[in-house]
Amino acid sequence: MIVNSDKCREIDHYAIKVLEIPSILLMENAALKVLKHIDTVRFSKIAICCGPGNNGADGLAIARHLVNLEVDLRVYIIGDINEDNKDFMTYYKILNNLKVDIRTIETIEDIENFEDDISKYELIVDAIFGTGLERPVKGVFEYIIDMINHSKRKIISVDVPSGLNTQNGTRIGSVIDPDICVTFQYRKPGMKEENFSNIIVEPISLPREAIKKILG
Ligand SMILES: NC(=O)C1=CN([C@@H]2O[C@H](COP(=O)(O)OP(=O)(O)OC[C@H]3O[C@@H](n4cnc5c(N)ncnc54)[C@H](O)[C@@H]3O)[C@@H](O)[C@H]2O)[C@@H](O)CC1
Ligand SMILES: [K+]
Repeated sequence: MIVNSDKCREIDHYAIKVLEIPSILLMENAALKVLKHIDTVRFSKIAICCGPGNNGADGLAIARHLVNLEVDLRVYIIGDINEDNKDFMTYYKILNNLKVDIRTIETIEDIENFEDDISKYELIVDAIFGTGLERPVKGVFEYIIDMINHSKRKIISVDVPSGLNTQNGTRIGSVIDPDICVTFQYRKPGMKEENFSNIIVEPISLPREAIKKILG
């Protein structure tokens, strides 16, 4: 089953608003399903790159679990922190309280350090964009995505390889080329079976009731 980003949003919305499932509960499920595919014995130096939305919040949720493991962890937040995103802010506060190494990437010099810095990590978690990407990435996001792709690090994408347009499956501009992508609940456009063997579909407890209601 392939579900585009408009339908994903409608299903999320129905589950959260009508069935009253707290979105942070879905995020915790999402984080644990990505962690299932991270071997922290093999990869003990991990950098998580978070965008400004719920995909980024998933990345922060993953960080919250990794803090309890023997992992050299750094979190990068790219773009302005949106204080209105309550789930993002919940995780952001927890990670600050736990004194996690969090760096924000806003200016050109932040980007210069980034390329050097990520070469020290073994695994990059791509939580920059998910199904909310609305236009080809530009500026800081484009630089960061290109640097991650050129970093020769192992890359795992959260839900969507950042930069892929999951409304129509197009790959215009820079797109993360991950070793694996753990996508939530169903494949999205641009993730067809035949050309993406590195996609792993993991349910995150979105109820069948919500999926049936929206997809019929
Ligand atoms: N809603 C929910 O309850 C859940 C959402 N989930 C996560 O939420 C993701 C979708 O989150 P969002 O809808 O917040 O969007 P994203 O986190 O994919 O994108 C972040 C924000 O970036 C901005 N943006 C879009 N295109 C851009 C561009 N080209 N350059 C710069 N900024 C751009 C938009 O304002 C967008 O809201 C899913 O992919 C999944 O990872 C999961 O946690 C499952 C539960
Ligand atoms: K992503």
